[in-house]
Amino acid sequence: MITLDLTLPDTRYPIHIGHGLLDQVELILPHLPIPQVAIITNEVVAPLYLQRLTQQLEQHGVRTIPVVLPDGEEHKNWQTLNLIFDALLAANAERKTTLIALGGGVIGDMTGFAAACYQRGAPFIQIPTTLLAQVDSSVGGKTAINHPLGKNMIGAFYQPRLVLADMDLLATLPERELSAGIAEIIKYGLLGDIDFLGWLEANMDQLRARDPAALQYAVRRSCEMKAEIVGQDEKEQGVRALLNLGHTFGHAIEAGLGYGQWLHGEAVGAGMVLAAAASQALGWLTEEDVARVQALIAAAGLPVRSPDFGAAEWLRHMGHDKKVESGVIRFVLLKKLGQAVIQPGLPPPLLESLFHSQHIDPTLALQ
Ligand SMILES: NC(=O)c1ccc[n+]([C@@H]2O[C@H](COP(=O)([O-])OP(=O)(O)OC[C@H]3O[C@@H](n4cnc5c(N)ncnc54)[C@H](O)[C@@H]3O)[C@@H](O)[C@H]2O)c1
Ligand SMILES: O=C(O)C(=O)C[C@@H](O)[C@H](O)[C@H](O)COP(=O)(O)O
Ligand SMILES: [Zn+2]
Repeated sequence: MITLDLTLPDTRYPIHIGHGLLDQVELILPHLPIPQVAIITNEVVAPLYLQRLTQQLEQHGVRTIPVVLPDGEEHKNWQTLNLIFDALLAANAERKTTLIALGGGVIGDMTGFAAACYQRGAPFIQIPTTLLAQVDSSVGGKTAINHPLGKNMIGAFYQPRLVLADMDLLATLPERELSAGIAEIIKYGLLGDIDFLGWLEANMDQLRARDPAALQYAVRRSCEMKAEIVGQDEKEQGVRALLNLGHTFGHAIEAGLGYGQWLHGEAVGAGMVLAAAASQALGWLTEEDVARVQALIAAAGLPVRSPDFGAAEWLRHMGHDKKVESGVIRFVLLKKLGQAVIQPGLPPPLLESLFHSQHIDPTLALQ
């Protein structure tokens, strides 16, 4: 097991990465203020892993409240969040009852938000079960639900007390979800580590074949980078915004197509191609650089061309980005491969040509 540490001004917590961790309940017990937890999960993950976790906790005298939610991004909303509160109240959960997120990023984001709100703040633990959640969403304390008009628009910064990433749980993950997780891993290489980008190019086949050593290195390097960035800027006042590479475009794709049509990682993958193309238009990247980005994203099994919304619709969706300041969209672009920067605003003709370029798929036009 590898343990990383995320240190913030008000708290610090361990990120354990390894094999067989779901059965090591002794890693969880010291983080529970009272022997009472609510395990928030969904209809897909519950049959796979809920009983194993519940049994072990109960064997150690911990009372467990299971909360099984509907599965999918389309359920990351107020209605589902309320199901968590309904279940907590019905079971008399207390302020010191720990909420454990057992699932992917959707469960993690909703559980964290519920924990931030329940009795004005209950303890919370992340047990990420997707690659995406292990490399990104379980770390750093961004929690949220979606609004039909914009992704993750309602939420809070609220940190977990522990992240337990058991890589064995990835064995049951569908291939499409594995690729979605690789999108966020590629993001780290592009935004800040050119050597890691090279490693990803050399090891993509092993990653997709779930080679344990390759997966463990990718999860570890991603969490190291995320912990370092979040440690410098918990509330996204500066450098943390770089973790949004590909997301201004990607979130527009998710909301524009309807949540759940494209996976978050798929939208981020295509969004990173658009970010690279915009960087080329500014003279920062070469055509070869953009081709390299596109090839790596394609090699991960991700879409490289975005849907055709037309420039006006793109701008409407991107206008709900959380990085917008005084009406100006702040894009995360690439000064060079391995170095992301914030670019406040882009000339309308540049955006217009981007949204009519080869990086848009006209067969994915909305009716
Ligand atoms: N908070 C953050 O910093 C952050 C970072 C990145 C993404 N996100 C959010 O995370 C979400 C995407 O997360 P995701 O990709 O994990 O999607 P997800 O949570 O929807 O999980 C993907 C699918 O895999 C299933 N699943 C989960 N674990 C499984 C397992 N071990 N075996 C088999 N199936 C399993 C889920 O039930 C679901 O159907 C988005 O809502 C995104 O906005 C948040
Ligand atoms: O942790 C961050 O900061 C990120 O931006 C990570 C992203 O991968 C993640 O999708 C995040 O939820 C997007 O942030 P948002 O503030 O645009 O919702
Ligand atoms: Zn993301």
